[in-house]
Amino acid sequence: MANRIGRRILVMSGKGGVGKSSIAVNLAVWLSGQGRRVGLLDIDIHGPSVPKLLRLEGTRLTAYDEKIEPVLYGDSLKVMSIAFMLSNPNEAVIWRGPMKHNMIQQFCDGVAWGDLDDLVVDCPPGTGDEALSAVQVLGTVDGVVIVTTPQDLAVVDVRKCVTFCKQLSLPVLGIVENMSGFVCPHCGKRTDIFPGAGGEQIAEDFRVPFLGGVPMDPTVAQSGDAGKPLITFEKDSPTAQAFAHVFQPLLGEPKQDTKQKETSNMKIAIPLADGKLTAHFGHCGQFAIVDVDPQSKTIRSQMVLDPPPHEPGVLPAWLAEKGVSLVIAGGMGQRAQMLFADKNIEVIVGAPVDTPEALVSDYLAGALQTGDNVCDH
Ligand SMILES: Nc1ncnc2c1ncn2[C@@H]1O[C@H](COP(=O)(O)OP(=O)(O)OP(=O)(O)O)[C@@H](O)[C@H]1O
Repeated sequence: MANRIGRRILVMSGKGGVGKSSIAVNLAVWLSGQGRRVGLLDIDIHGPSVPKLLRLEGTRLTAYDEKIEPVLYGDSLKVMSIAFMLSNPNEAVIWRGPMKHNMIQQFCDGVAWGDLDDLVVDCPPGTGDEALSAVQVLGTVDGVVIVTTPQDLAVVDVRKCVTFCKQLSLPVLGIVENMSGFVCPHCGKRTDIFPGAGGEQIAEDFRVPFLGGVPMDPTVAQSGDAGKPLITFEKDSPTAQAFAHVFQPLLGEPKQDTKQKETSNMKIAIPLADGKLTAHFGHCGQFAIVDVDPQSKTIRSQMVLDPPPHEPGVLPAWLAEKGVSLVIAGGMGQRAQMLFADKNIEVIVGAPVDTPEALVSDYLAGALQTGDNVCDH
């Protein structure tokens, strides 16, 4: 029977040890507790912790009709992890890229998931090959949950995750701030351990939703060690409630980036030569900046500006300053696209040579035709 999977939700983090697996496991168990048919896929090849967190270590896999049967946790949660494939759980996985890709492919396509409402994927930390393989193999990703801790240093890692998602057009469902302050088990007083802007500020800066915080709580680690997710293990505790609060928005339709929700005002920039879009973004003489109302799908005004001298990073900063949130371009190099993503400016490449009015009208009508990224050098 072919797998039919409703939503594929990736749980990512910019670096290791921030509680990504704990969030993924509790999310899957919580969704399952809401009556949904859920699968939990652990592709953290170098540190698969899902079996331990659910006390499923040592489970032997079975196969039927050339498909691997997922392991059942409770009545209905279906689980698959690289750890089930290792004869020795202490074994280090030393595989080259293609082997990892094949393994992830096997997990996604070769597992008899059946009908699922949600597949929660616990990714390896970082934005490297494994995460990329997961996205490629899954085909469709309905949303990404990014887990971080509150300190300033984490901003860099979150930026990488958000940039990764934007480059691959993956909707960011939101940021979770784990280990968000320590609540004293004796007096209940909350102490912030990490100085820094915090997940909420980071989410605002990157214009993605903030899902909420989960405090640093020794029972999270204890429940993990006991193989019982906190969300059911101590379901009335403030920390379990914090988990539920974070997960609640993920129950319905995936949240869109807040940037996409800002619909009352939008500025679109188009690199110009002779009054029309130029394919050579890096050498354009002028920019059209078109102010639109996306709700009524109308152009409010348009101006043409001379950009500052072209240096890496200058144009994204200049356009961000002008309030631009979308660039429609012909060709643009990867590096420039990264720099725009850093400024939360979306880029559409491969647009045809045409006037700004025509391009923006097509964009607003959902009819903008794009081809190849013509000068991706
Ligand atoms: N909110 C929390 N309070 C206390 N301990 C926590 C919390 N969240 C996670 N932990 C503990 O931190 C450790 C790392 O958590 P976890 O394995 O979920 O992180 P990870 O980001 O998936 O790590 P990895 O990089 O290994 O994939 C575990 O021992 C876990 O029990």
